[in-house]
Amino acid sequence: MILKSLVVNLQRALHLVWHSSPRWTVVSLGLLLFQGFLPLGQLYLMKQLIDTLTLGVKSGFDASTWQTALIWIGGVGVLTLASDTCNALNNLTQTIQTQAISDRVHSLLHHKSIEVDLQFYENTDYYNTLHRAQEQAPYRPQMVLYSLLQVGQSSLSLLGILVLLTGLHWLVPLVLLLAILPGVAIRFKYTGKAYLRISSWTESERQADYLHTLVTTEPYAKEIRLFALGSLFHQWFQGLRTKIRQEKVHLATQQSAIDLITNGSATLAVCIASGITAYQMIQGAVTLGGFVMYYQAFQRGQGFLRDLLSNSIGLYENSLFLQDFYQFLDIQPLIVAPVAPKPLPAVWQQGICLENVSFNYAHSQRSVLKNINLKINAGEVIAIVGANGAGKTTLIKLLCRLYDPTEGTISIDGVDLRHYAPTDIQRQISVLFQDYIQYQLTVQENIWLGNIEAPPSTEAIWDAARAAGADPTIERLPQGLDTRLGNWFEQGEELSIGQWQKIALARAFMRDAQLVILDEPTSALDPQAEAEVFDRFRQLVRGRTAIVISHRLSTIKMVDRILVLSNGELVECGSHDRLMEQNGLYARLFNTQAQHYQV
Ligand SMILES: Nc1ncnc2c1ncn2[C@@H]1O[C@H](COP(=O)(O)OP(=O)(O)OP(=O)(O)O)[C@@H](O)[C@H]1O
Repeated sequence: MILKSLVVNLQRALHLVWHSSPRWTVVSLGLLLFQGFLPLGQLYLMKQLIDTLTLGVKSGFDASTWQTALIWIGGVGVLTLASDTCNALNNLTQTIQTQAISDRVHSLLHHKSIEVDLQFYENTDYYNTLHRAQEQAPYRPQMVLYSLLQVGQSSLSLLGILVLLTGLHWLVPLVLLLAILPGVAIRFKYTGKAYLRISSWTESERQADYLHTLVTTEPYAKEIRLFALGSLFHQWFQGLRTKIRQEKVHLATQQSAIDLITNGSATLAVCIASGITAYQMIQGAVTLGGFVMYYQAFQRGQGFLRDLLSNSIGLYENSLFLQDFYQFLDIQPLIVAPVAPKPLPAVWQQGICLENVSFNYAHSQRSVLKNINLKINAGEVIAIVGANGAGKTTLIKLLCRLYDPTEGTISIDGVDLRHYAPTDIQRQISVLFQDYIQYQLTVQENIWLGNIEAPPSTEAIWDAARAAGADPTIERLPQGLDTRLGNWFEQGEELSIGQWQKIALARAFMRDAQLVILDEPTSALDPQAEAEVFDRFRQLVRGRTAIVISHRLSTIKMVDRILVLSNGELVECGSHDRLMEQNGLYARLFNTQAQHYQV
């Protein structure tokens, strides 16, 4: 089982490496083969050189011996130069591959993050997996390739050396091989345990990252200063980091002890092999050149064994850490287009219908929406009101098909939303959420993002800006539409919250959608601006279906129908006048607000 997942993970890692930079992967492989045989050639040339010199010493100087010695010296030099060149090329190849792989990993992570359902973002496991994937994936695949190449290279070199050593005594290569077995077993076991330990810190690491963000970024700076929270958060951060550091030190200590055992056993094997060579030499079976060659062969053999061992463990370790990355990539979105999606009508005739719709968020047993039955006619303008947490935004999220109802159905023109492609539905909806985004981009981009399928026409952008009442704000900016907003980047202009909201509202007006949804669109606007937006609202959404959520009841009197939600239930529904006559929850809320305005 472990072996199977190891093989699968390695295959996927190699696939990733190959697709990130095929040419450089080929270069790496070529270098591997070449470098694998280099040590053997170097040893052979060294032996020939020493034997030639020994002969020269014995027989006195002669020109041909000198020439031969020069040839061997030249050969050693050429191979050493080749080895240096390979090392330099290896470094270059690795740098290029690392960059290419890192870019590809980010692109895969981004694609998956965009593809997954919203509900994954509400899940701690998702963030833990994403955190580990982000931490490990940019460099692990490259390490897999590197470890694999090193394993290949060390094996080739070791094989050559073992063949060479067989010439000395058949026991020697056997001793060398047996010596690594205990180390391999211990390291494999330890690596699996270490992975589990490291994975268990993820939550703490994320908490520490969160505290770091609180202390170092602008959105939190005001409150952190005014409530003097900086030192407290720093202390909490330190506490978490200290715990993680202690764990890391503990792991590193264990790792060093294990390294000592494995390297010790390899050194013992080399000592035994050296003893055998010395014995052979005293018996005259090995020349001086031969002794030097074998001695160096042991030393290098020991190095190759160490490399082989550490890289084999490295492969296993990398495959374990890549599991998280693959686990993340394997997440399957639940809200997907059906095999043969129905075409969404370009102009809705019947509108939206909710039948017995109930909903609870994943990981929560609580029903946020309870048995909602509702028909919203095409072209109707609806307002949803209700206390905080009543379920208003959740209802909107269901209409946008960011979630599917737990029970019941939602349909557009008589067809269940699940039979349309989600992208088709979302293309026909223009929505401004309460927690809209303040893009640190130019004004033009901020507004154009509401409809990127159309070219960024200045005229359309100004129209949207005027509709949202954002035009005076833009006119006052130094570069007008080209002004960058926010202060994260150079020459950015920060706006007030209300001004940001107007820009976001303009973005929502960019799209010529069938359904316009505004979730508290004017919560930060001054009364004048709010009144203007609502005065124009009917004209803006002309011929389209519109839903507006607002806590300021006086502003939504003009809608066709008002829905009142209470604890996830639709408790009242009708025009302002009718609901006032009914004298129920809506009338109570309205009168309470109205009282505050009376002097
Ligand atoms: N992502 C979520 N995961 C779990 N529960 C959620 C999530 N979002 C909202 N809830 C819960 O669902 C309930 C309804 O939330 P919702 O945002 O729909 O209320 P709302 O009526 O829009 O409130 P408000 O007026 O404060 O914006 C709340 O009790 C909230 O705790």
